[in-house]
Amino acid sequence: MTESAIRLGLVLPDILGTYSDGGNAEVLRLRARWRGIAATITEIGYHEPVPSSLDLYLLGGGEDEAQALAAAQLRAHPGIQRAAARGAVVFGVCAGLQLLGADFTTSDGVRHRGLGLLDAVTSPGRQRAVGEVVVEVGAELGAEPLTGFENHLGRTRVGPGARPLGRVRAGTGNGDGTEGAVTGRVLATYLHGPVLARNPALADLLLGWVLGAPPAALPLPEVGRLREERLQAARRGARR
Ligand SMILES: NC(=O)CC[C@H](N)C(=O)O
Repeated sequence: MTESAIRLGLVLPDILGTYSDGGNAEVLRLRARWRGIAATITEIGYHEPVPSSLDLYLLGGGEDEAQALAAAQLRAHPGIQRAAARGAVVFGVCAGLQLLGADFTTSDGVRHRGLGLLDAVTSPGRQRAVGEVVVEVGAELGAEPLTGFENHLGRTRVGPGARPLGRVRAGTGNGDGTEGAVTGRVLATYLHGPVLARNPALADLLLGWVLGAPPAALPLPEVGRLREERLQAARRGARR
C-alpha cells in the first residue's frame, strides 16, 4: 500500500447486496479507523467503470440473475482482475464466491463464465442450503472458527489451484465438507452475517493483507461473547 488511506471497493452493491453483505466494507473501515488508519469505501455501481486502483474489493451475495449480470459486467470491465494481478485483495461472499471461480451453473441449467480468480466451479445442488454454519479454519487463517448463515443452491468444487477456507462443522458450505476458497489474496466464503461483523479475526486477516502486517489487537469483549453464543447455538442445532 502506497497511500495513507486504505481504499475499499464495494462491488455492485446495487445488485450484489443480499443479506447486508455490504456491511463487510463498513466493518473493515471501522476496524481500520479504530486503529487510527483511514479507510475509504468506493461503491462501484452497475454501469460504472470498475477501477483497478483500489486495495481491497468486496463482492456480496445475490440471486442467480443478478449474479449472472454481475459476472458478465465484471468480465467486460476487468478492473478487479487487473487489480488482483498486482496483488490487491479480493473478498467474495456466496454469489461473490461463485462468480470469482472459473464458472458457475445457475438453477436454470445455464453455465456462466466467472472471473477466473479462484480455481472453483459451482453447479446447482439438489436443495437449497439454508441455516447457520460453523467452519473450523487452520492457523494460517487465524484458527478462530467462522460463524455465519448460508442460503444458496450452488455447490462448489475447489480445484488444486486454490484451497478451501476450512471444514464445515455445522451447515453445508461448498457441499463436500469444505467451505469457501482461498488462493493468494483472493478469499471467498458462503457465509453471510455480515461475515466480517461476526468474525473480526477474518476482517483483520484481510486488513493485514492490505497493510502488509497484522493490525494491532483490538479487544472487544462483547464481540467475543456474542461469537461464543452463536457458535454454541449452531453446534447445538447441528447435533439435533
Ligand atoms: N445467497 C447467494 O448469494 C446465492 C448465490 C446463488 N444464487 C445460489 O443460490 O447458489
